[in-house]
Amino acid sequence: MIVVEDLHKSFGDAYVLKGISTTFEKGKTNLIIGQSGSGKTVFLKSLLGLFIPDQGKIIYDGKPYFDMDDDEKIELRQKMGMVFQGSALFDSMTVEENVMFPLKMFSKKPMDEMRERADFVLKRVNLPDAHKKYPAEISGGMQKRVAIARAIVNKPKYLFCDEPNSGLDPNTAIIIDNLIHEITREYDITTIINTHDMNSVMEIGEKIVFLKNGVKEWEGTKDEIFKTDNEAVTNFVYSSELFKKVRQMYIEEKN
Ligand SMILES: Nc1ncnc2c1ncn2[C@@H]1O[C@H](COP(=O)(O)OP(=O)(O)OP(=O)(O)O)[C@@H](O)[C@H]1O
Repeated sequence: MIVVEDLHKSFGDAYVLKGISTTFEKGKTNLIIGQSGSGKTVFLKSLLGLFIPDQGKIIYDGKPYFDMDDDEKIELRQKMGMVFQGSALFDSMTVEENVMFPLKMFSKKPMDEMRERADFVLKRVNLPDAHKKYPAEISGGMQKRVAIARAIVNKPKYLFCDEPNSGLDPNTAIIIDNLIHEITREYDITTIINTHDMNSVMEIGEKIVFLKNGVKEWEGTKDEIFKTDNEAVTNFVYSSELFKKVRQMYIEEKN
């Protein structure tokens, strides 16, 4: 679980995060949504320890980041998995080498154990036969699966995903969303996903945090987002005619 208390972050005169407080529970897919420039990436990078907040607390399973010594911060970093936008695989490495990379960086396990673990996670993301292929030889959806396998190979407690569906067709995007959701539950991970994809919100939004101009404007579940009267949320989420109709039908069905 990650608890955020009154988080502030500025860059010079640009006041980006203006006192965000929220909780991300483990075993759940937590989504951060909001317009371009609302502060989602700065928030995610702050949770990853890549930006140091000016004020506020981030508490990882009971331990505030600022109370950790250097060794504890290194240990925390090793418990974090990351799926970057566009997969960010190493082109010159095979799929198996990509997945083994964090193990080689952070563990002193013998080679055959590392291979075994890479094999296990590749099977878990339904890629049993791609070990010796290079990223350029597989599809975008498969690359995303490799990125997920690499992110979970070190058994992370926290999984951060930045726009995991960018560049994928809608069907593949839903498969990837569901894979992240299943893995989150199965391994009891605290997963936080930065997304623009409204399908993801409706499919896997167990907790949704809506940012507007660096402030948490709204938070709730995918069911609550259908019912909310918050105008900023409805204008953002239901900007298309299709989503407006879906919302109307949902409300009528529930009444
Ligand atoms: N390193 C930085 N230095 C200065 N300003 C920054 C830095 N990173 C982000 N910002 C500013 O913070 C604001 C929020 O940016 P951020 O990237 O978090 O938005 P976002 O919600 O993730 O947008 P998008 O959906 O387009 O990725 C922007 O005005 C941006 O210019």
